Amino acid sequence: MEERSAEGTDPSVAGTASASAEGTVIATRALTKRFRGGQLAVDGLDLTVPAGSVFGFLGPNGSGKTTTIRMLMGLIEPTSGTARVLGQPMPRATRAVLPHVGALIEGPALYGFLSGRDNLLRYDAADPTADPRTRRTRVAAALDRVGLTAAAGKKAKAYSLGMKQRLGLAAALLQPRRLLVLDEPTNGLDPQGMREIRSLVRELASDGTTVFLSSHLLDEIEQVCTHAAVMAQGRLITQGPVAELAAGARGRLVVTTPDPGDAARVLKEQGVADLVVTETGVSAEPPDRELAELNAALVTAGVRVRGFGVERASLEDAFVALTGEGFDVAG
Ligand SMILES: Nc1ncnc2c1ncn2[C@@H]1O[C@H](COP(=O)(O)OP(=O)(O)OP(=O)(O)O)[C@@H](O)[C@H]1O
Repeated sequence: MEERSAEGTDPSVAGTASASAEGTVIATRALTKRFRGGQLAVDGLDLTVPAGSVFGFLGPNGSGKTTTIRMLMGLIEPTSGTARVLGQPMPRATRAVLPHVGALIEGPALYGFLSGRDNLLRYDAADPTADPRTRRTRVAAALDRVGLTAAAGKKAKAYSLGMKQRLGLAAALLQPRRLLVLDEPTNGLDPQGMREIRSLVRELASDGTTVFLSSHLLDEIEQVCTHAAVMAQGRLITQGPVAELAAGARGRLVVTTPDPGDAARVLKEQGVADLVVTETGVSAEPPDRELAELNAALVTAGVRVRGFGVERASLEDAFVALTGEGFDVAG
């Protein structure tokens, strides 16, 4: 007999607003995973994912994203700490919670010899709660949702990687979901495939589904997400609305000039730090002084200034400011 928690693991609970922390879809407290070999993959994680957000879970390879997702989905037990998904404790409430969650983790498991449509029919048939009488309609709607109607009759092995990812998303969307969890959904895709998945994620989110997606690509998070958490070496560095995270960091002073060498020399004389010379100019840490004076010094020294100003900080600037390291985008 399955043990029931005092908090209740009734499937109906996950579908109502009686979730303990209303408005929060994922909440972890001091969530920690140490693997048997001693590797501390996730270290005291406090994550708060607001309902309705597109939440980017950002970190370099090996920073603990997949391990966290596996704990959230009840696939592995935390060493310590707690995780709640849709207000329910995981992994205890896995069976009650997962029907409300669409997940795409480590690429979809597809049968190459079956068509896209037949793959979805199989998926749907494997769901004991899915009514067989409405199966074809459900599958057609999911295919339409991800733009695969025209290719529905093709064998899945003939699909591009992007189409396979979209088919995996269609499988996750056969039932209405309150939460979508996507582990590196654009990994390995070409730019066109990436654009397709990103616009699909935005569309899904506009219907009110909370989307939690992991990525090691900063610009992807900036383009798609409303909120983000940044991980490094198993620890949470920061989390919050993307606009606020980037605003917390200082931007860069950017001087556009055909004389970058001279510009750099003058700026250095003026005490400006962290100079980076490029073909089109110089960037630097913005100094705490009147910028007009700096511009005047450049012009007085004969530097031809085409552009001068402080660029808005990116999430990358925030990451560098918080960790003191560059963001490793390898992989
Ligand atoms: N089953 C395991 N046994 C031992 N160590 C593991 C295991 N799974 C992951 N790790 C280690 O835990 C750390 C975090 O890995 P994890 O896969 O969670 O990172 P990630 O941010 O998802 O990176 P990636 O994008 O490369 O998957 C890594 O150092 C990894 O080697």
